Formats: sequence, structure tokens, C-alpha cells
Amino acid sequence: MAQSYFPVRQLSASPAPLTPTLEKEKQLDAEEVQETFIEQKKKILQSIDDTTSILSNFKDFNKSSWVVRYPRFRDAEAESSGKRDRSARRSMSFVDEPTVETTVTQRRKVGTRSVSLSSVSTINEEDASEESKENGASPNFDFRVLHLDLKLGPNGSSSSATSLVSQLEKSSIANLLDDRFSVAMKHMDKLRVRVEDTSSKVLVTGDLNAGKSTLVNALMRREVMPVDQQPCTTAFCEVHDAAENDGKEEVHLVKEGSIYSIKDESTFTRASIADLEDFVAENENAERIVKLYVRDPRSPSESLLNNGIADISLIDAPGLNRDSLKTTALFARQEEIDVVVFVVSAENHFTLSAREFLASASKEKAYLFIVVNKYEQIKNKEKCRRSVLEQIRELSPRTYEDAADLVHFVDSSSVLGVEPTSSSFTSLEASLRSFVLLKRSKSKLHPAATYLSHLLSDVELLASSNAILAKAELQRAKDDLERSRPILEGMKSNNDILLEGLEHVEEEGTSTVSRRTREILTDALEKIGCGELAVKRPLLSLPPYPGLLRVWDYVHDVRKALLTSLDAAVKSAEDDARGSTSTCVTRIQDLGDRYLPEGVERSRRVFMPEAMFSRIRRTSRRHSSKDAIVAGSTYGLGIGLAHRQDLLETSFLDIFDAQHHFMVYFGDKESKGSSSEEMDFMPSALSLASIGLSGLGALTVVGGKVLTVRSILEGAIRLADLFHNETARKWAAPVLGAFTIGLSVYVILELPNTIPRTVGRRIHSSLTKSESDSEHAEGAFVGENAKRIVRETRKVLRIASWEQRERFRAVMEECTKEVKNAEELQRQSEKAREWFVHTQERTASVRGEMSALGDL
Ligand SMILES: Nc1nc2c(ncn2[C@@H]2O[C@H](COP(=O)(O)OP(=O)(O)OP(=O)(O)O)[C@@H](O)[C@H]2O)c(=O)[nH]1
Repeated sequence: MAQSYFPVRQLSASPAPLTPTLEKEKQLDAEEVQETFIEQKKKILQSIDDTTSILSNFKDFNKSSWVVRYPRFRDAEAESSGKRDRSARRSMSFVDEPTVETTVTQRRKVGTRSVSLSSVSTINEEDASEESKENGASPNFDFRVLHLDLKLGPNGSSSSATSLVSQLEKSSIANLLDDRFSVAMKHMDKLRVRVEDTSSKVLVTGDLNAGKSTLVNALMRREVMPVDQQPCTTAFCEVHDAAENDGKEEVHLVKEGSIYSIKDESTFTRASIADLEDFVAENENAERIVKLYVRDPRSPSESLLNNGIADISLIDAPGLNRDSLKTTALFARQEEIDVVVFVVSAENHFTLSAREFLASASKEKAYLFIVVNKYEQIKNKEKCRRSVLEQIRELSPRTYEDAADLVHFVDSSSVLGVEPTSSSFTSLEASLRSFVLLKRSKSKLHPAATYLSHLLSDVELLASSNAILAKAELQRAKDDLERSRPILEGMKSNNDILLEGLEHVEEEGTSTVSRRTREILTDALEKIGCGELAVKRPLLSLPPYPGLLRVWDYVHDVRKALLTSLDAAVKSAEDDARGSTSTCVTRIQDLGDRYLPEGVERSRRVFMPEAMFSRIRRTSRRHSSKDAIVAGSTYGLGIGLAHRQDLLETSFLDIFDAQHHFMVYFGDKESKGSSSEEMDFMPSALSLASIGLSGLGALTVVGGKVLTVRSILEGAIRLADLFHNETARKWAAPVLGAFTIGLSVYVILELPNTIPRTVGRRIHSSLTKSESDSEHAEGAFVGENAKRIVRETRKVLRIASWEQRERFRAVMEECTKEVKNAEELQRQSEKAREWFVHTQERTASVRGEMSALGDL
């Protein structure tokens, strides 16, 4: 049973005449109602201000500090723990992240509505039951005012909505919420205006000819509205107290398309009250709005319009028919209409249009004031009353429940000029006055209170769900920090160790390669110097001696074989370097991996030692054989020595290096160090060799090479110059001849042994010359090759350790960023959590104030 809005419920089906005391009581009650109204109005205005401030803060916070998220709730498992304190487990997710769900408990309790991980939302039970009545379903905890319509497509199917929201970014949702906040704030501005508005409008409507105008006139106690048996009212005539128009009685005909303002002459045309009937007659088919300002001669305690409490106006609407039905229904729905007085003729009861109107109006206004007019004419009054009430029960159940106050059976036409006024009409007037004042509070404060309650409830829900989220984020940030901080610290302290370790491996690697290369090549060169192959390889051997006649080819082949073996030695040094480099690269990678934190993907790079020194080979193929050696060409180095024309060129000295022998026996320390090339041009050495051979004419042609007569003669003359006297010439000639022959025979027999040694020695000599760096004992060949191999090794090791350093640096940078982000998240989520909790409490407190107002 709904609570009555009437402090005095003295009306009955057959009301007794009101005594003056009772009338006074009603008056007092109206004043009490007014006082309550003023008190409630003050509190609602305060709540509007507080809520606006909360929303404004929410907007700012959403924009500058924390992206507010929009939660969704889904029934997880319902459980009932009693009648008054019901709780439900719900699954909460956020629309921009629908897959992450948190189970929350919602507890319904009067006064608050929130969610928490352990205990949740509460909702005013009345709200819940109202909601369930309206929806015909169990109350849900979704948003009502801040609800975001995230549906997609014309049908807005839920599946498409899900697909849309999952695509929405957090910021888009936050923007949508921001819009909702703005809309809510604007709406609250409107509500404020409405709450502060002191006027109240009563719409009088009903069937054609039901007697609406007659009722208005009866209420005014004067004939203001034209009354006719024919349907006559086509305009909406608003009757105001003349006090609103500075006490002047006047008609304002609102211009079509204008929004009426009493202060703006351009919005209306003035006319006198007497002209109203003519005007109504002229505009029979036009729906116009007419404002009437009239004086009620009665005292404020009797008058409805001039009541001393509120500015009440009566609106005489056109009679309902198919044409006017829509317009009137629309008019009745307007917010400023506080009360709808429906006039029905006792003769006709409710017509089809009346039923339609009432069905529509009762949706908007739960209570209707019904006047059953022309009641006196009815013979069987009881039957008529029962029949009408029965119909009202169907059309507006809540009105029926309060029928004693809200349904009146009167005869309006008998009021004017008749004293005293019938008790039924006086009762109607008293009830209407009380109802209007009460309804005024209901119609002005209730929408604001309901809206505020819903809005605050939404804000509380939003704040509490975001507080949960912020708390979860805070925990996540803490967990992240707990994990990432020690990693970062570890990396920082390991950084220097790693750098040192890498440098150490690099240095150690290059010095090992340098040492090993020098060892291999020096050894190889020494062997060459002794006429042996630099390295032993299955396919590598010195050529067999082909005999004296092909000695020249033999020399060439020996030279080629020695040079090839030297090339093989270089290659072996490179292979050795590859091995050492490979080991070092593995050590470098191991070092890097050791200091990288767990979980970081390790480098999958594989070192390919065969790629080392490959550039040189590739390049060498592009060059002619003479310039083939890139790395060694400048210094006559060992790569591809066997292909170098200059080194392959054989010389007579390869066969008999007299100068060498001369130097072995006669040379001094310094000259021993000179190169054989320099010696080639020493006349004494050449001369001696020439003389040695000149005795053997047959040997002037060796392997196709001719020693010129001129050179022999020159040699002889020079030798002769050694001996200055005749005596010497006499005994020396035979001795010299014998010596020369012996020497020549010896040389020829020894050639297979001496040629490799001579060639090797010459190669050794030519490769150990050091033009730029005489400090290196091993000379250019070893030095430059070592330099080249070490350079390549260093390059590889540098790249390998650079990669590890870079990886380490990048991971450390990432880790630093992660820590910083987590710190920032921790700071922000801490702040957000505090802010949301504070806002939730603040909202709950404002909501509590609203609840304390009770049912308005
Ligand atoms: N007997 C009797 N006649 C009434 C009563 N009220 C109105 N009438 C008559 O009914 C007719 C129509 O009255 P109106 O007041 O013009 O009716 P209305 O509802 O304003 O008419 P429209 O605005 O044209 O729809 C008039 O002739 C009135 O005299 C009543 O209470 N008793």
C-alpha cells in the first residue's frame, strides 16, 4: 500500500461539509508542507552543488591524472544472506579490457552503493524494487545516468557491442565518460533552475465538452474562460494570477513559433480579458497558447492562484479528440506540468481518447487528479461512482488507491453565483490545493532528487570500481618493482664486471693470436730460409732435381714450392687465429649471457670463423696475379706468394749465390743484414761469380740464359786489376784456373742441395726486409701478416663484445624504463586509489544526505 501524500484524508465517497476548523487545519498543513518543501529544496540545492563539484573534480582527474575506466558487471553467482542485507557476487570487468575480470561482491544496503572486493554495491532497496517493478526484472547494478551506450550498428546487438568496446581504447571510453559528466552537469543546472522555480502548473484536460472551462471558471469563481455546449477551446489557455503581471488583468496571445517571455513584448500580443471569447472563436482550428492574467477576488487562504505560497497557474487544454490527443499528451509530459487534472463527464465516463490519454499520462505522472463533472445530473449516483472508480482502477491504479483524495464527483456549473459553495466542490478545491502544493514538491524536487540519487549512485559505483582497479594497479606496480628493481641493481653492479671481462677476453684473444701467428710464421720462414718447406702437407713437396740442363726450371719449381708452402703456413696461421677467435667469441657470448637477467632471450647469433679473412681472398680474385695480394702486396706478404710474379722470377743468384758465400766468409756484421737484392749490384760479387763460371765456356748457357761475353770480359779485367804486377799474373793464372774448375765441379754436383737452400735463403731474405719497421726482428712478412691477422681477430672480437655490451645496455635500459614506469604507475595508482576512495566517501555522504530527505 503506497503511502498517502495527503496529511488530511477526510474526503470520502460522500464527503461531509467542511467545518471552518477543518479548513483551517488543511491550511496549516499546506504551510507545513511548504516549510518542508523549502527545507528539502535547500538540501537538494546543496546536493546539486556538491554533486556538480564532485563531477567537476572527476572530469579534471580524468583529464589530468588518471584515465577513468568504465566497469561492467555480470552475475557471477547470486547468494542471499537475508532479507535486509542481500549480497551478490559479480564479475567486474572494464569495457576496454573485457577479458580481465575481477570477482566483486555487491551488498545492498540503504544509503550506499559501491563495489568492493569483499563487499559491494549497495542500492537503496526502494530504488531496487522500483527498478524491478519498472523493468519487470531483478534490479541490476548497471549505470543509469552515466550509462554509456556502446552499442554498434542499427540493432545494437550485444555481440556487436562487445566487439566495439573491445576495440575502444581507454582514452575513448574516458572521453565518452567525460561527455556524460558534462551532460550530467548541464542537466543539474536545469534541475537547479527547476528546483528554484516557485511556479507550479496545473493542466486541466479531458474529453470534449466535459466541462473543463467550467471547472476553471468555478475554481476562479468568475467566468473567465468561454463556456459553450459546442466544443470551443482549441488553444491552451494558461490562467495566472494577475500579480505575476504587475496586478494587471490581461490576455497575452503568444505568437506562433515564439518562446513566451512576459518581459519580451515581441513574443506575444496583448488583449483584454473581454476579447478572449472572440479570439478563441477566431482561432477555432489553431493550436495557440494564450496567457491570461486574472485577479482572484478571494483571500489567499481560499484562492488557488492567489494562495500566498506558490505561483500556481491553471491551463485549460483543448478537449481530447483524435487531433488534440497527441498535442495534449505531449503537453502533459512537460516537466513544468506538476499536476494533471483530468475532467470526465459523469454522463459519458471515459471515452477512447480519454483512456489513451490516461494510459500515456499515468506513465509520466503516477498520480492524476480526476474530476468527474456534471455529477448532479446523474440519477443513480452510486452506480456511476462505482463504475467510474472501477475504470480508474484499470487506467491508473495508484490514483485509484488514493481515490478519496484524488477523485472528485462535482458539478462545476453550479459553483458560480451560488453561495455557499457545495461541500463536494470545496473539498475538491482543498484537495487540489494541497495536492498541487505537495505535487509541486514532488514534481520539482522529486525529479532532482531521483536524478541526483541515480547520478551519485553511478559516481559511487564508478569511484569504487576504479578504486579497486587502482589498488590492483598499485599491487601490480609493487610486484613489478619487486621483480625489476633487484634485476636492475644486479645489472648495474655487473656492468663494470662485464665490460672488464669483455676487454680482458678481447685483449687476451688478440695477444694469443698475435703470438701464435708470429710463432707459426717465424718458424715457417726459418724453414724456408733453410731450404725446407714451411709446413708439411700431404700434397706439398720439393720438386725432384731434373738434371743440370733443366736446372733453371728446377729453380723455378723449387721457388714455387717454397712459396706455396709459405702460403700454406699463412693459411695455417689464419686457421689457428680462427680457432682462437672462435674460442674467444664463445667466451664473450658466455660472459654476456651470464650477466643478462633470467628470462631475457639469449643471442642466437652463430659465429662463422670461415668468414674471417674471406674479404682478402675475394678481393684477391679480382686482381691480376701481380696485384693479387691485397693485405700483403705492399710489403710482399705471404698470401698468395706462390702467385706473385716478382717472387716467382728466378735469377742466376738462385743457382749460385756467390755474394752469400762471400758474405759468409768475408762480410761484416752490418752487411750481413743487407738484402741480397742490394748485393746483386755489387760489382765485386758479380765479378767473382762470373769469373768462376767463365772458365767453363759450356756453362755460359744455363737453362737458356746467356752470360754475355761482355760481362765475362769485364769481370776478367776487373779481376786482373787485382793483380798489379807481371809476376803475380804469371803464377796466379794456373792456380786460379785450377781453383775455378774445382769450384765449378763442386758447385754443379752440389746444385740439388744448394738450390733449395739458396732459393729459400733468398725468399727468406726478400720477405724479411722491413722498410718501415726495422724494430721487428721477424720483418715485414711475419709482422705485417701478424698485424693483419690480429687486426681481423680484434675486429671480430670487438664486434662480438660490442654486441654483448649493446645487448646488456639495451636490456639495462629496458629494465630502467620498466622500473621507472612501475614507479610512475605506483605513484599514480596510489594517488588514484586515495582519490577514488575519498570521492567514493564524499559521494556516499552526499547520497546519504539525499536518502535522509526520505520520500519526497
Ligand atoms: N449540468 C452541468 N453542465 C455542465 C457542467 N459543466 C459544464 N457544463 C456544460 O457543458 C458544456 C460544455 O462546457 P465547457 O466548460 O465548455 O466544456 P469544455 O470541456 O471546456 O469544452 P471544450 O473545451 O470545448 O472541450 C457547457 O454547456 C456547460 O454549461 C456541470 O457540471 N453540470
